[in-house]
Amino acid sequence: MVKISMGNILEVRNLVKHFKKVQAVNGLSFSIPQGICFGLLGPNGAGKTTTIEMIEGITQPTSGEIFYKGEKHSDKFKLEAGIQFQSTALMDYLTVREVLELFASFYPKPQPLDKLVEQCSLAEFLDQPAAKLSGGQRQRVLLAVALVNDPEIIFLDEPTTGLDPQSRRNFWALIEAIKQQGKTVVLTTHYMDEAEQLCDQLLIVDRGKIIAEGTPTALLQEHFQHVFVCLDKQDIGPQQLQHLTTHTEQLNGQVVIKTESVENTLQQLIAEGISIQSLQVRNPTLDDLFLKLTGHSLRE
Ligand SMILES: Nc1ncnc2c1ncn2[C@@H]1O[C@H](COP(=O)(O)OP(=O)(O)OP(=O)(O)O)[C@@H](O)[C@H]1O
Repeated sequence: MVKISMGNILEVRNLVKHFKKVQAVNGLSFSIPQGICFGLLGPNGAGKTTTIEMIEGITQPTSGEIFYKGEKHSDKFKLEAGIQFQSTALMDYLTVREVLELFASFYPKPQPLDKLVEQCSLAEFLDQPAAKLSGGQRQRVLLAVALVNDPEIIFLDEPTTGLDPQSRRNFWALIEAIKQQGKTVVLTTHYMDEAEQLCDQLLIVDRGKIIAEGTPTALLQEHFQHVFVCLDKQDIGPQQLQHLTTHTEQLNGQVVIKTESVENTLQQLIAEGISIQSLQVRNPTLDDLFLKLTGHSLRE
């Protein structure tokens, strides 16, 4: 008998998926507490989608176990989970209202249409052909489809990829509202600002294995004791750069100085006669963490 912690809605044990030549997922174990936004992050090909699809029951694991509310192969899961798909072919033929009515007909207790329309801000294009929508509108419809059964746990696989900044922020507000209702959200994303904004806990994977896990704040504290002091490259001559005792690197036209003491660095810069006109000080972000852990940026 496997012991499952009470507060976890989902537990994954030693999950493995091998395709013919590829070991996509290599023994992942993690748990997701009820009511949080859980972020699954990793570079391209890390195994995120494969992991999510095994949990959703779309892909059969090679080995490992998945427990939903403590039960394996739970019948409840199908009724209580909402999945936001990347697209649905039905959208090519139906209006938004028809898409929602069709999906609602699959469940015994669907949410009322008005509630979905309000929740996902669909009123202005409810009777339009779904094929004619903008990217942001389309994502809202796909979110509404995922919410049709009033799910307890909702899976969003890169929901804002390709959206403009304003649509992304609007979408974040919808996800925040879903979290407020106490629902558990499982999110994969390529955007670190999105993870920082929405996720309570992160699991970072690479080559099918966990490379870090924790809250965004704890992960940043664990991996960074320094801040970054940034200057325009043209403000520092090569000689002056050599004289600096702190660790420096050059990135996107900037000299980036890693330091545990901004004060000492400032004193050094001034002593070297370096102009601090362009100086910026910034804290490490999840992007920096990702670069440190995987050797490449998430957006590469
Ligand atoms: N059906 C399949 N057949 C063979 N290999 C597959 C299949 N699906 C995924 N893979 C491989 O498994 C690995 C993990 O893929 P997966 O799509 O899970 O990664 P991901 O982290 O979601 O990547 P991305 O961020 O690019 O979506 C990749 O090497 C991929 O090529």
